[in-house]
Amino acid sequence: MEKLVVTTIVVGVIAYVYHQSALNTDRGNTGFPSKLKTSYDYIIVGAGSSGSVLASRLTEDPDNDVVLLEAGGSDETNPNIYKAGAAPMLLRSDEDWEYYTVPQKHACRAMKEQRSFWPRGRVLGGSSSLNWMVYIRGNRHDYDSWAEEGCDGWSYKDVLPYFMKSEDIQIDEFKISEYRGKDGPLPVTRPNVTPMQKLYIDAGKDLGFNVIDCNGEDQIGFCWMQSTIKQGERWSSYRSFIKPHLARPNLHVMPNTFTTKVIIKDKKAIGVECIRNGRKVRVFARKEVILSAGAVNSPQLLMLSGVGPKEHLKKLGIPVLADLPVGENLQDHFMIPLAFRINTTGPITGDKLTSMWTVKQYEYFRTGLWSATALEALAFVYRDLDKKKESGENSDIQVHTFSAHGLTPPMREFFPVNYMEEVKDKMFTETDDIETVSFYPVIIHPKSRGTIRLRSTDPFDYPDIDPHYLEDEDDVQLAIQSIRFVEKMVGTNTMKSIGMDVNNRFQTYEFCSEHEFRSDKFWECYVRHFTLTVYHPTSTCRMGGKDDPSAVVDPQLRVKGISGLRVVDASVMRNVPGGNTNAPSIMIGEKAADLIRKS
Ligand SMILES: Cc1cc2nc3c(=O)[nH]c(=O)nc-3n(C[C@H](O)[C@H](O)[C@H](O)COP(=O)(O)OP(=O)(O)OC[C@H]3O[C@@H](n4cnc5c(N)ncnc54)[C@H](O)[C@@H]3O)c2cc1C
Repeated sequence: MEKLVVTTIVVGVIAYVYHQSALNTDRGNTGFPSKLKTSYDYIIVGAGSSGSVLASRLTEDPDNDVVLLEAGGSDETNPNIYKAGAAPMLLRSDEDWEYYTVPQKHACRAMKEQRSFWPRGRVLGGSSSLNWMVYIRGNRHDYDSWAEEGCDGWSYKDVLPYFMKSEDIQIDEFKISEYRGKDGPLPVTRPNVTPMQKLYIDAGKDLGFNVIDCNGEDQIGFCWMQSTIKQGERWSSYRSFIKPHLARPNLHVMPNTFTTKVIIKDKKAIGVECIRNGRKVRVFARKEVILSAGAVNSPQLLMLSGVGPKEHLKKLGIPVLADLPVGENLQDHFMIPLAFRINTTGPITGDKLTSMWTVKQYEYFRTGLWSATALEALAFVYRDLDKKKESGENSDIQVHTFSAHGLTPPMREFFPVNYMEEVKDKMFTETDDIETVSFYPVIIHPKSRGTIRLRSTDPFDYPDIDPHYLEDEDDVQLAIQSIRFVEKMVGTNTMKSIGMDVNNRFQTYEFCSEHEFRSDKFWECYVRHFTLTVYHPTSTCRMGGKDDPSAVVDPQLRVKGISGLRVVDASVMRNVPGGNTNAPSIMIGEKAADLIRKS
């Protein structure tokens, strides 16, 4: 007996030491230069998904001298940034800009003042330090249509090498795929934390769909989740691309530096003004100023600097240097939450998350429920639900599956969605003995278009964000169709075997009880109440050809009419791609670095 105890302890210690050495304890040097120089070759504003990649790639060339200015602080202050399963706890943290849209006329009726809550990362890594780490590139047809609409050099064939360049694919079966990259700094893995994951995939098979790599040859079908998580930790763009290179003498990373304006002289960007340590400073660019401040702040900065729609700028008294449709064409994915009761104990619960075993499992081994989010599988389908696979067409609907029992009272404040208190009172009433999972169908090519507008000339004043959710009737019809697809999933033998039933009524359905349950009218009402952002705003500094009146930047990402100024982030996307937007933002950073180095 004594021998057994000793052996167990020895094995335990060896296992612990082995796992600790395998963990990513080296998170890089956090020493940043204390002083800004007067000038650099390139000034990049925003250390988010795109800006981090761009700064990293540009400084591979020792002749390029780059400063990366970031309004937010270190990504090491808040431990929830690295802890993959803690992603929801970052919303409304100090690292979140915490935006709200203006009241929505046609949507968000379950939300206070009909405003949608828009978190964005304000920290090194930007939104890639706050996001849910889903790695999806979008459909090949998205990029082909960008090229067809005048964005030369942005077809799928053109952008695929840049997706691959970033990637360090860690999923064995994809390592030989011609679509996946092996030598990049960004790890992509397949997380699996609950037994539910396999059931979603089985439901897809029941419906006759293929199980595929959603970042591979074809997107239509069901796939296991792919994430920028390694050994239970988040790999933001900053962590992957910048941290290993902080010692480069030609790279200055400047957190807590808030850019207020681009300095433009004789139609040429020559530098930026920013606030650092409470003081206003000016930094000059010998070659270019590059805005990577994201789809909300890049247009804001351009407009503050005199680049934007003439009438809007005039109204605010800002001298117009270039009359461009900055802040127009705002696109965002929206999704509909659909919860279902099940009769197994598979999903994540509050009790499981806080149990000593789960906590220690993560602490020692970076495994278990905290090692990933509850997003475990995805489906991409057509609006015509009977179509299984057809070449030459883009997907219409993406379904995220979420394996968490999220409707108990303790979860009430866990996902800040700006719901009205009376909505929360109805929602968070489930008891622990009833388990739930959720499906979130996403409309991935919405037709409604919104705007970002300045509220004032004060750079600290948040801009007005108006996504115009559900303004286009087709978005509503497609959302209803996406719910019909979820009903089909729920009706599969696999889902029925765990007790799912489309006819189960949730408390939130009472908000639309004037309509016949599950009728089109009922779902339309539900969609207009529970319109959730997927946090994917894009296209507010839209890319396009020379004569395209909707374009702010050309296909080299240069701001039209102003030299020495580019935009490199999600705001340049011609249209929002059919999938999550972090991987495409990283791809944009990769491609921009090549465009700049070759110019
Ligand atoms: C909560 C959440 C969950 C998400 N989940 C996913 C997901 O699972 N998968 C996925 O693919 N996508 C997801 N996304 C979306 C994805 O993360 C973004 O599309 C992507 O990060 C955008 O990259 P970006 O470079 O355009 O902007 P960002 O990454 O937001 O970077 C902009 C940077 O600029 C800085 N900045 C802004 N203004 C200034 C200024 N004036 N001065 C200095 N710095 C400034 C910001 O602080 C920020 O660091 C999510 C986003 C959020 C917010």
